[in-house]
Amino acid sequence: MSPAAVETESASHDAVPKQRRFGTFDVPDVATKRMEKAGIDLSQGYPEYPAELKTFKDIHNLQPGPIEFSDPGARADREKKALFGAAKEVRHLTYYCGTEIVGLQLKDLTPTQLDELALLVAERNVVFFRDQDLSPQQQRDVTGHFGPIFCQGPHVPGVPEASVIWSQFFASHIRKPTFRTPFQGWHTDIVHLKQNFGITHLHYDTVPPYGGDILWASGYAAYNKLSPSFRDFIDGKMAVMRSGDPYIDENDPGAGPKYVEKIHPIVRVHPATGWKCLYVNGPWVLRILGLEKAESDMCRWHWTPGTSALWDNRCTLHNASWDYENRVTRHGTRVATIAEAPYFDPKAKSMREDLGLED
Ligand SMILES: O=C(O)CCC(=O)C(=O)O
Ligand SMILES: [Fe+2]
Repeated sequence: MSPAAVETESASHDAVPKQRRFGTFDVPDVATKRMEKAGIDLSQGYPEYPAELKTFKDIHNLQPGPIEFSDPGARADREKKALFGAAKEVRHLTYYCGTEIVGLQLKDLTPTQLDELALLVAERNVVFFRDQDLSPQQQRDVTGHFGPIFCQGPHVPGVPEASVIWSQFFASHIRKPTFRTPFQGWHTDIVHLKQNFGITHLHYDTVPPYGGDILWASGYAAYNKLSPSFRDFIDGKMAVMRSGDPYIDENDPGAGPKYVEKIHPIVRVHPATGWKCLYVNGPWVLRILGLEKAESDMCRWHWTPGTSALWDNRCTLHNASWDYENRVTRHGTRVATIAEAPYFDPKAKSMREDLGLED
């Protein structure tokens, strides 16, 4: 692109994005329209963080017993005929990671197609759908097919299952005065519960014209990058995993917010694919062994308004690029589901063993 073209383009979108004020909140125009169309009352703005903190207070006790979960991908047709047959196009982004489905609206998928989508997300780590007409309620309903919903942080008014992902709002209302998104760096969402996230569905309604991409990396491929002796060494090993944020413990509120720790296997097996994957997290591990050299195991996604990404936190790491530095508006909603407690199975295969690929 010539410098002149860059000038013109940046001049148009560096303009202050249109937004409307609700209480102390300036909600971007596109998001406002999406919410109004969905009958959501924004007159009070988004629920403030201190109120949300209360929902965190019992984080230690949040899962006192097992949460029922059976992976919809495990019962799906391996060939995914219902889903692929209805799609206009199925485009893989890289060899291992990332697939775009063209020509389908998530809100119209049948239970059979959603089962197949769960398997596809498990296999490909992340699946994208552009141009979605999707209210927060529809996002909740579609995603609820994949498992019990767990919401954290500020949410859409009247839709407590849908978190608001909007770093400008976080910056002005949560961590003043400056705030770099907590989503930078390679991570999986939430490692401090007994049963952590499975499929997570992020939908952006308002995005910068450039910048603000998210990268995803395959935990299956990262595992395969390790030498066979190192794989043997880490198979079955456990690690203490620490929460990214401190939380208030309702059993000991006077102690103030504390980091929450859980012990999980560092290699886990995905119940739908049966494949082993590396299960590591940013706050606990500083870098992913082998990841520097593993470009083919990563995919990068540039958002357009109305795009949904569904990724599987069990077998995927992701990293939100901060290159837009909150200078342009980026606003979305996210619905996350809980999956099984991480487990290791010594009899399980790696993806490459199962598919007969070379090391
Ligand atoms: O897009 C972002 O800034 C956040 C992405 C992320 O890490 C998440 O939603 O878990
Ligand atoms: Fe994340």
